[in-house]
Amino acid sequence: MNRDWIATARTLSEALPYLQRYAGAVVVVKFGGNAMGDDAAMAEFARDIVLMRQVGVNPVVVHGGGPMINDLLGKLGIKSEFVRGKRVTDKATVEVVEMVLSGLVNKRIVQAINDQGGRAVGISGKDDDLIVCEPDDPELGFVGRPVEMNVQILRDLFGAGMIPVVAPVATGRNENETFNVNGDTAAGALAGALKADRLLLLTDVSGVKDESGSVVTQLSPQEVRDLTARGVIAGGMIPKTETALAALEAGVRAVVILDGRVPNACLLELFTDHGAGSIIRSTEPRVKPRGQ
Ligand SMILES: Nc1ncnc2c1ncn2[C@@H]1O[C@H](COP(=O)(O)OP(=O)(O)O)[C@@H](O)[C@H]1O
Ligand SMILES: CC(=O)N[C@@H](CCC(=O)OP(=O)(O)O)C(=O)O
Repeated sequence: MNRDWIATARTLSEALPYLQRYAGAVVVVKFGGNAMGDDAAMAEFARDIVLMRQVGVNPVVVHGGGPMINDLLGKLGIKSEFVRGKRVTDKATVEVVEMVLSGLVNKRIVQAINDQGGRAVGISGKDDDLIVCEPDDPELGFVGRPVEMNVQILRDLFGAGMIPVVAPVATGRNENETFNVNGDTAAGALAGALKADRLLLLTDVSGVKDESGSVVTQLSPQEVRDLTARGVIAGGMIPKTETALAALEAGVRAVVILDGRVPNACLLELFTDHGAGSIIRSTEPRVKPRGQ
């Protein structure tokens, strides 16, 4: 008998307890711009999401698209800078952000999922007032801090067998306001409002690294705070870990930061003994060994 077939059958068999555990679960997946890669990688990600839905998980994809925003801003000659991992966003920038995120990036993911046989629907935080924001910090301009989440639209989409794909662009309390929301922040806010079973933050590193550059496979909120205070967690990792702590506080069971460029990263994390990346959680007992 071919060894590969035997290994495949064993992997499927090993997945049973996880398939049972996650049936009906809500899993919010943040797909970062740096994790997206080429069309083949996008198709592979889409396939994982469709498989999740097929086995009874309710996935919500919240995407980023920072590098794609940078490209268009560059072509338009608009300068852009980041403060603590968030883009300083003036009026011209927020228009480009909405165009790129709600348009190009959102529809690329929707199409990729549908091409794999899923039923994806692309929305932004503006649709049905899904994410209502207040200004995050005057220094950042039109960057939003989510203050109200109306997640019924997501539940309606789950009920209809659809996969929501959410662009992190939000509305405000006043008429005609548009806010740029960091993708991790948006994903965390939605995961918290849904009390999701898992929040997976897909990025371009294999997890949260310590001073020596090794990935820390399990972290408590206090360990995250210590690494941040020591400056080991920096740049784009700051919104991710801040999001993770806020999401746990809001009732998400666990947050995993993992490398979206690894083939089948989501499946590896959810449905195998192996796990992937760095898991951050408060008190939940360890349910499976975590290797690298
Ligand atoms: N302690 C750390 N561990 C891992 N990555 C870190 C750490 N501190 C800073 N980073 C940086 O954070 C980046 C991930 O954030 P970001 O580029 O915003 O990702 P994404 O576009 O996927 O949201 C990594 O590529 C890495 O350069
Ligand atoms: C406020 C803020 O920084 N918004 C982000 C939104 C996109 C994003 O989060 O993209 P990644 O996940 O690919 O980094 C931005 O303007 O780049």
